[in-house]
Amino acid sequence: MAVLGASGRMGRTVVAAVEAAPDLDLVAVLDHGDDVGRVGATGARVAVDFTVPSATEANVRSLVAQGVHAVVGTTGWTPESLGRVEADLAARPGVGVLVAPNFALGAVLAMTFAAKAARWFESVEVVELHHPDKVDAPSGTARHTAEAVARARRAAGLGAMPDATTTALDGARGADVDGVRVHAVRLRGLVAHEEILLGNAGEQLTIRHDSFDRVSFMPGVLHAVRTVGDRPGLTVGLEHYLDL
Ligand SMILES: NC(=O)C1=CN([C@@H]2O[C@H](COP(=O)(O)OP(=O)(O)OC[C@H]3O[C@@H](n4cnc5c(N)ncnc54)[C@H](O)[C@@H]3O)[C@@H](O)[C@H]2O)C=CC1
Ligand SMILES: O=C(O)C1=N[C@H](C(=O)O)C[C@H](O)C1
Repeated sequence: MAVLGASGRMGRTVVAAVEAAPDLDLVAVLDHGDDVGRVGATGARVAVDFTVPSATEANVRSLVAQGVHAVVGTTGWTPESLGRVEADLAARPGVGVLVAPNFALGAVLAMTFAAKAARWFESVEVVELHHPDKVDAPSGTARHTAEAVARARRAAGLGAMPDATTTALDGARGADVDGVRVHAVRLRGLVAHEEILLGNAGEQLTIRHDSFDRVSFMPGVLHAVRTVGDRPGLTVGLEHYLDL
């Protein structure tokens, strides 16, 4: 297998996890400036991409063109960029691509629980908290969470959430993701954390997940590496690989 973004925080952790896995063979490590077009020639069947939002789509499309399965943790995907990968995959029927905003099993469960709970609460807001070296906000996980909450609310026939705000400083109410407010905190010392706050009159449910160390993402990454070849086409979200 191959790792793209191998010099980065996640890439280094993935390289160590793959080297420690007796059933996986690391044949290529690439970072900025290396030619992704050579991955197939190294014999890699699967490539993991933890790079940057501006590079990941081109990387994945090149991998698909080479017939290499892709496990993608990089954030910044849009419906349009996912659509282009899906179109490429139509011409490569055996190839699998997983784009997952979070590989930590607890984070995936937290998102799933939040979506399940969402229809029973009048208000839902998402707070994500990360290290200050993160380049994108809100996090891919928070966007994915908010979208799942919004889908669940729509399916239950719920309308807009109560919010009497008429005067606010720019940003004070966070970003609007599909009608769900998402707040991003950047703080030295943090790794990756998320809270989903669900409120009703007289009660609150808080669902919180903390990644204290990047090793938390590795069981999900390795599970995806081992199974992406059995799941052709595009999958968005690790929850689909966990039968959640
Ligand atoms: N899905 C998940 O579970 C997780 C996702 N992430 C996401 O993964 C991405 C990377 O995060 P970090 O490792 O913290 O960032 P980082 O900045 O430490 O690493 C990114 C690496 O990609 C390299 N790079 C840039 N352009 C490249 C290209 N065209 N080809 C190959 N390598 C290239 C950089 O030189 C750098 O070494 C971010 O989008 C982050 O949000 C981070 C943690 C968990
Ligand atoms: O940049 C990070 O660190 C993380 N990025 C992902 C995201 O944007 O959701 C996953 C995790 O939160 C860590």
